[in-house]
Amino acid sequence: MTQQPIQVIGGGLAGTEAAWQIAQAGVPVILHEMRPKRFSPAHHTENLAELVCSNSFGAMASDRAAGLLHEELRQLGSIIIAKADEHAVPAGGALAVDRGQFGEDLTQTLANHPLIDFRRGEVKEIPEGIVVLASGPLTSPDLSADLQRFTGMEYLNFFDAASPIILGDSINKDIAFMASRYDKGEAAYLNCPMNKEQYLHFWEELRKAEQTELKDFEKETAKFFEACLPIEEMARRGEDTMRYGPLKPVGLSDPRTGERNYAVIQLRQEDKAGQLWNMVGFQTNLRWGEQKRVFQMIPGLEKAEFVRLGVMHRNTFLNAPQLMSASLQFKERPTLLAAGQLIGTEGYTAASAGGWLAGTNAARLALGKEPLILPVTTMMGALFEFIRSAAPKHFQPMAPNFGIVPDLGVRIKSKPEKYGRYRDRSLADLASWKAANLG
Ligand SMILES: Cc1cc2nc3c(=O)[nH]c(=O)nc-3n(C[C@H](O)[C@H](O)[C@H](O)COP(=O)(O)OP(=O)(O)OC[C@H]3O[C@@H](n4cnc5c(N)ncnc54)[C@H](O)[C@@H]3O)c2cc1C
Repeated sequence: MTQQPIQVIGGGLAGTEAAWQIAQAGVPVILHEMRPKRFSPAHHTENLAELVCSNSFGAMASDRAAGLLHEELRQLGSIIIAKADEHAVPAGGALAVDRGQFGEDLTQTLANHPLIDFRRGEVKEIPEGIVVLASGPLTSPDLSADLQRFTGMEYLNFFDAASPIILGDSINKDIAFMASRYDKGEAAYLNCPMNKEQYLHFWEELRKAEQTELKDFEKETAKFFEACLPIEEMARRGEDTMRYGPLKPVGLSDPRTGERNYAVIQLRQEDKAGQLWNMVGFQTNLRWGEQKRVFQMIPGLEKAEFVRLGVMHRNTFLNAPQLMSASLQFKERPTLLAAGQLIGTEGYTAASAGGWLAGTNAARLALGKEPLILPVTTMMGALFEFIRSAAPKHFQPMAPNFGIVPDLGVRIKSKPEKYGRYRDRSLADLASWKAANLG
């Protein structure tokens, strides 16, 4: 029997994972990616699975929410996590990657798979057949309009921002020192220290700095994603807000004095060669000239050369709990599945997890098998169960908050010693679920 290929729309984190899972199940798949013919406002390369902002997938340890999800994805054969492991760069306890190598490797690997037909081009309408929608929070306008027609629903939205990247050679290493907070893992971060006077001056200038104007329709709905606030918005919330956020000095002592500084800005390595450094937590919507002016006030960054400046975007997503089931199929059309941030699962790891489930289920439909739902005790299961049942209550203002850290994750994260048993149970449940469902 010749099998109609499944179509995956969007080669981001979710679509790349979905296409891989479909092909690995022995089913042909067409992967559509509009780049480089058309770029979203946040993407810059032609690569599959481009990381638009930070190069980190979050904490690595499996007693942390993100780390447990990584481990589950590893056990399920996720291509995204396998390649993240392969291209990891030092990040003091976090799973961070060399984004260039990571994206290039995934692009090559998928393009070389005999069952993946990789097509560069925009899809403007939802196709017939078995389809996985994975076009992300910045879905192209035509496809967005078609989705709106199909669902009969307005999109939900929030703002998300990306932080600048700096050339390593332009950072003054007589001032910036290498260390990881609480000496966790290797000394992986460059730390720019500030005394009180420098901090207050920086705080004043940041609040005064000019921002890029939001469009009128955006002003009305300007909600930020609380886990990724622009640095200037944080500065506006109070004198010390940044010192309890990205500029916190705890767990770091300045080798020149042996003392803790008043505030510290951290830079995380971006590439294996250590030539590029990302300003951790410095997502921003300041005008580009203003970013250079204000960020060069940071000790050690006086001569910083910026290879990428920060940007802010309006992210949109569908109201998944109303439209879909926990197998990630649309209730109105079970051959249509969706994953990633298009349905509100914010964050690289969560988007990949959705891609795994949607891809696996799309392949099962093609093979005449029942779609799967994950056990709720696993992090992945908690994530989708949360969307399906608990979400309506939490969904409206800030859907993505639950995507990254569902309830189970919050508990594990806050008290690993007490809730470590959830991790053990999660992994044990996943193993028996795998044996029962995936053979
Ligand atoms: C500005 C910004 C900053 C962010 N910062 C972070 C961060 O620091 N850490 C984090 O974990 N998450 C961050 N996120 C969220 C993260 O980007 C997403 O969770 C993740 O990338 C979502 O994966 P995805 O596959 O759903 O979408 P994407 O990665 O966006 O992939 C969607 C793909 O679909 C393609 N596409 C869109 N429309 C079409 C079409 N019609 N036809 C064909 N192809 C199409 C796009 O080109 C893109 O490649 C950020 C998002 C934004 C916008």
